[in-house]
Amino acid sequence: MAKKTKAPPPPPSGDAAPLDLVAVRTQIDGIDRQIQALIAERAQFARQVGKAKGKLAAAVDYYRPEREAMVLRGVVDRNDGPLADDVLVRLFREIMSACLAQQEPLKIGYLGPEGTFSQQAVQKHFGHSAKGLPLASVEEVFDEVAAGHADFGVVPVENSGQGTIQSTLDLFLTSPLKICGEVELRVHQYLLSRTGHIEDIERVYSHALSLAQCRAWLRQHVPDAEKLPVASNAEAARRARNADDAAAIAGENAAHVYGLKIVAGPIEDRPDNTTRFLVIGRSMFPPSGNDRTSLMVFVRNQPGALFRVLEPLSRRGVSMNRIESRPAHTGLWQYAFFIDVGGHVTEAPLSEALADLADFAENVTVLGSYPVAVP
Ligand SMILES: O=C(O)C(=O)C[C@]1(C(=O)O)C=C[C@@H](O)C=C1
Repeated sequence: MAKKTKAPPPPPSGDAAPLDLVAVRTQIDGIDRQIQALIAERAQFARQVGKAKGKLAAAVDYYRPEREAMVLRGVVDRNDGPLADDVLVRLFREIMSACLAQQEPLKIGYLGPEGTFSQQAVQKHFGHSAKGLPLASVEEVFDEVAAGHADFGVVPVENSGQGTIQSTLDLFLTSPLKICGEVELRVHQYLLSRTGHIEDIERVYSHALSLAQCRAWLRQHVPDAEKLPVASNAEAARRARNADDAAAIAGENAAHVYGLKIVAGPIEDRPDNTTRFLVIGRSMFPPSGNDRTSLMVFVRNQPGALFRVLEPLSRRGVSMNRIESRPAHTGLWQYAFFIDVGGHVTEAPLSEALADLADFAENVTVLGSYPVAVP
């Protein structure tokens, strides 16, 4: 696709000439008026699309993740700068979020309390017009979505440095829910405390995964402090708020939410630290043109079983991103394979590979086909 071929527009004034601030601001005011009028017009059209979908039961019925992914990819393809792709994507997500909320805001369950990275993932994917529903555990997120109290849930599944979050994967073994999307979030960790002084710190609270992401930093800077895992980073911040000798590792957000000072940060050992979240819902959506499918495959415990699962995928030219085996809880030494592949379940070659796979596997569950994360 042709991209980034146009030269960026020239700046409003040369380096040497003094900037006519009043004139430039007049230009900006004019552009803002146009942007505002266009956003209003867009919102009217989105409302029309909503009406065309008929009198539906709830906000969730108006939501079209595949269409949103296409819109955002278009934004990235058209971007000639000077703003970065992820900045423009954020702005357009907010516009769509607001357009959708005209019907009724989506309710999104996440591992709370407020200030967690899960909340950041919700806001990144659904925008600020969606209503976040902080819940006590990832299991509760599954339960509330299944019960229809939340439209979707956002749950962490994988960290670039720590690998799979197996407790999340295991919930799919018994859940009827579907994966409707994925969110990748750069995770920056901060050491937060009430006093802001590192020498006061005798205990550091955080989620076990966050403690692991900062292990080397902690060893170097607070070697004698006790490291205490708790249910979430926000819970850690809540505890740090109550004692001068305690600190929390959490996102920068949590400092504002819980009134803590930043002692140090970012302190994650790997600068590319990224967590992948899944969006879970009650139904599947059509293809977006660049999709991923998550499968859960049960096979009899026999020689060559894994090879026979992967062979049809390879033969049909389906790309595989990830495979993970977990105890299936169906019998001793029985395993389920969690496999992420490229493509949508309704489209070839994946649909053909799955037909082949069904001949051999005891059970193949399509956990979901969903748009590949947009930055
Ligand atoms: O295209 C649609 O189906 C719409 O409802 C419009 C729109 C948008 O603002 O672009 C809004 C919400 C949907 O999730 C997808 C797209």
